[in-house]
Amino acid sequence: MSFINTLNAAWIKSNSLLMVGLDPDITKMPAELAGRPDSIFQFCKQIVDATAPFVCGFKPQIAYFAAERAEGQLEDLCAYIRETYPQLPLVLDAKRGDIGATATQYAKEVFGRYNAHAVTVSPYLGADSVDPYLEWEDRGVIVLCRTSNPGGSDLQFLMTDGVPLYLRVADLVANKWNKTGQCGLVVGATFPKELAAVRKAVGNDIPLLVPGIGAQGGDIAATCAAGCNTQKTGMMINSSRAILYAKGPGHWTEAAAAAAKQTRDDINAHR
Ligand SMILES: O=C(O)c1cc(=O)[nH]c(=O)n1[C@@H]1O[C@H](COP(=O)(O)O)[C@@H](O)[C@H]1O
Repeated sequence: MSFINTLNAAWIKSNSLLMVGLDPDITKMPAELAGRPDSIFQFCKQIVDATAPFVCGFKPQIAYFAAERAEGQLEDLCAYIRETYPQLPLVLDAKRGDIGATATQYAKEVFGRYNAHAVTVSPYLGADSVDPYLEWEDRGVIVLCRTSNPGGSDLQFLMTDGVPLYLRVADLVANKWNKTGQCGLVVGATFPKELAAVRKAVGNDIPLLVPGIGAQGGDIAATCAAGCNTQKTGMMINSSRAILYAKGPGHWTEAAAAAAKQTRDDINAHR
């Protein structure tokens, strides 16, 4: 099934817009996993199993694996998620952007090697840098639009003939690049006004990956009001650190599950 069909079904079936981000920081991982050769895989797998009932998908961040020479563990994790939770979209956060010949290799990596449903990419190099991903016709391509970090304003807020650059990106993706119907946009929860502007510009059907709640302080009520479509879905609202390293009285997997459930419920209360 295509990325968009998988995502639409997951929103309904899970009754959740929460995406759990898998950003395994080895300095923050539980002591009980220390010294295991597969500690990164084990940590993420246990988070996945604990939070799966409360999410519409998972988003591993490739840098946390590559920095530890743990791409093999990322491969195992992606295979585990695809096999065990085939109904949940797997978005690989890689934020790639390069000329077409190199992008072809990146696309093979993310969709072939890791078998992700979707990938995050930068729009900076333009249409021909995104085309190789679109050759994988059933896979999603989620383009950075208004990122959650303050420095995103340096370029994304630049006015181009009276239109801010991030809205140009939204328009390009929705109306030109989306040849497969599998494209999405990244808009940070820390910018609800811009999130509303993007939703208005692209209409109902383009899914938005919305990081920035939790550790980055984005407001859930404002995010839901700004980014939902008319079906009260339309967003993968990502939280990573606030769930992975949640504190609680029981085992760390219970704390993560409780944080995921609470976040899902907060989102549902506001959409
Ligand atoms: O593409 C992303 O996922 C992304 C885009 C963006 O604008 N801001 C952003 O924080 N992210 C990612 O979303 C995750 C946010 O993590 P937390 O701040 O811990 O919830 C990290 O993996 C970031 O790399």
